[in-house]
Amino acid sequence: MQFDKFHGIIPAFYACYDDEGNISEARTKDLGQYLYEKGVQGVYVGGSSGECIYHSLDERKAALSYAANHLKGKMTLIAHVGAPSTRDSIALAKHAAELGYDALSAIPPIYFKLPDSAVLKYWSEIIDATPLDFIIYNIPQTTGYTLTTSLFERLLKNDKVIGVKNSSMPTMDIERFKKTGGDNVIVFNGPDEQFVAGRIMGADAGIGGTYGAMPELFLQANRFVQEGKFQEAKLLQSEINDIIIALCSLNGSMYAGIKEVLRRRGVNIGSVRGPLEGISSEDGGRIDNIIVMIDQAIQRYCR
Ligand SMILES: CC(=O)N[C@@H]([C@@H](O)[C@H](O)[C@H](O)CO)[C@@H](O)CC(=O)C(=O)O
Repeated sequence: MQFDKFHGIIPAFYACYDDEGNISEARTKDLGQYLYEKGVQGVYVGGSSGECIYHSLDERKAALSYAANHLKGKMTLIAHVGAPSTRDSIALAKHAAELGYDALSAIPPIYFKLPDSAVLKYWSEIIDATPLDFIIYNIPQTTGYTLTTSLFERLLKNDKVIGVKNSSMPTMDIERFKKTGGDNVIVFNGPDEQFVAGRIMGADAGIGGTYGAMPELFLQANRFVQEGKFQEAKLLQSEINDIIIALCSLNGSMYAGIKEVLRRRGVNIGSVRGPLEGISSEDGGRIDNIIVMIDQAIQRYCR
């Protein structure tokens, strides 16, 4: 495993729709190019921010294909392949392997509350389906399942398991997973609101849903941590949090707000798919303000 290619800032890639709400290759290319020019290390395709939960299997395959068509060779590509059934997850895993993705990742099974034995079998069958490395996705607030350090330890016995993307809120979870896995395991920070804290507690890198709205700020926060400039990192994180809170306070969903920010930056990737709500007319002025907040933070910290 090349550890380095999984370091740095890895935006969770957004679902890119045309004006009719279909997955769009042209708009995937535009978002990919935008993130590439910003200098991110990779993208995490088809996860929560990719609205995977609202896509058919064919749409998910298309989203993985379009991102690979335009970004393969330019940055690290991680495919999220978690789906309601093991069969669909394996189909997505094989598709991602054929496309040349660098690693797979999957949430645990959703909807039914299943025992650890079923979760272990589910992840193991995905891992066995391809030669690719695998990153466990722990996101208890949406899946209802919490990864324990003992199941993590069992999964790590498989050499293809290279780490965990931890989106649970306690930074202590990051510290525990890092302690369990050691230096040969990559822990990704999930909650963007505590990126700096997660990095300090042991996260090697970050995968996040708001990075795409302000890649400059996360790249800079990561640099501050690498350079040991913790005071600057803390102040920047605080400004990032003001922006995330503002995005989460819109009438529309956070993703709709982020997509509007991107549209005003010249990257039109459509809106969101229902039941996620699009932005309202009142949100327009709030988004003007969010853009000012992002630009001011860039001025203050990235010069
Ligand atoms: C619960 C949740 O959605 N967490 C997000 C965060 O990036 C989150 O959007 C951010 O911290 C704002 O709350 C990510 O961990 C999800 C993510 O990376 C993904 O799109 O798969």
